[in-house]
Amino acid sequence: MTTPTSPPLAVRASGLGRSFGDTVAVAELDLDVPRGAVFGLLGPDGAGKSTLIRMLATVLLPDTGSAEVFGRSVITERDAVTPLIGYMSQRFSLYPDLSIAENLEFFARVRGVGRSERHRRAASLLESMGLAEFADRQAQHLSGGMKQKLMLATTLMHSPELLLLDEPTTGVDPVSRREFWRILAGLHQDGTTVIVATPYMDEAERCTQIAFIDRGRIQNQGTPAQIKALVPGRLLEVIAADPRAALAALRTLPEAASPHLFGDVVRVLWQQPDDPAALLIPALARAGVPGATVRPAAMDMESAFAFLAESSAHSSQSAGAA
Ligand SMILES: Nc1ncnc2c1ncn2[C@@H]1O[C@H](COP(=O)(O)OP(=O)(O)OP(=O)(O)O)[C@@H](O)[C@H]1O
Repeated sequence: MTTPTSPPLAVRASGLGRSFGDTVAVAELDLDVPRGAVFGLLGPDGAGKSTLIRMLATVLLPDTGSAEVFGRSVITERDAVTPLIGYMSQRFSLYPDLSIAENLEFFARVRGVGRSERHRRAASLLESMGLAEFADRQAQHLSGGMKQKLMLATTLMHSPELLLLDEPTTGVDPVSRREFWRILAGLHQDGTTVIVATPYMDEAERCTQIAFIDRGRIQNQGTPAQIKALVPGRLLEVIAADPRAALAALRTLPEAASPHLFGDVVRVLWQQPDDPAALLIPALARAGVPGATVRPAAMDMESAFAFLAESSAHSSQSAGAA
């Protein structure tokens, strides 16, 4: 029940599960997504993000549990759910020989959008996405970034209240990704709820909430700040003339957790009470990386993700060994 202190939910899933043969893709997952959220799904490849999104999009039936979108069941009320959602799958494709305007027209017709509303909506989306001057260009002649924007526009033609986006910007250049997220920010401001699976940590930072999924389960959930605060210890940057050699050396040091390259420095998590420089600099010199320096860095999502993925993998190994 909704109370004045609990915002109404866009999505509620309870015990939701789906297997493919022996592979458990989503495992009795519980999920609440507040209305108006930009909710990011993060997790390693094969974690179950696409399967979860497909079930919420009513294109895949769960084996167990239930899920509701704005209170309507994705299992027993699919016809009521589909008008409420816009789903952009990883395999979403446009008609290459149709123009931008014709693609919008086609997808809106399929969704049953009336003629005058189709024209009004197409004009407004083309304008807001900076596609108006290309309306007559065939989809096959668009850049990757423009194609993604057009796919999003077709998904929005029937004015869905919930957008389900499965890695919508994978393979798109950074400028187009930023532009795509500017559009999402506008939709968020207008009250649209967005659930987006993303492999990009800068995109995760832009979400109002994120869930870290592994092996079909939500391992952690919260705001980006809350997720970063889960990581114990401090984040350090190691600056060395040869960052790759420094990375290789740091990987052999148990005290330096989750080492990864960040630009031309190596970031590590430091969970020890001792002074990191006193241990790291001599250890790097012994490994053939002399003259390194160490400085503190603000915790970032990339490091938090690396830490959560490693701890999730360790806990599954210990569970398997038990
Ligand atoms: N149609 C299918 N048939 C068989 N196995 C499947 C099918 N769909 C997904 N799986 C398996 O279920 C697991 C979860 O896959 P899913 O695609 O949901 O993960 P994901 O987190 O979206 O990863 P990715 O980003 O790599 O797509 C994987 O082991 C995958 O191989």
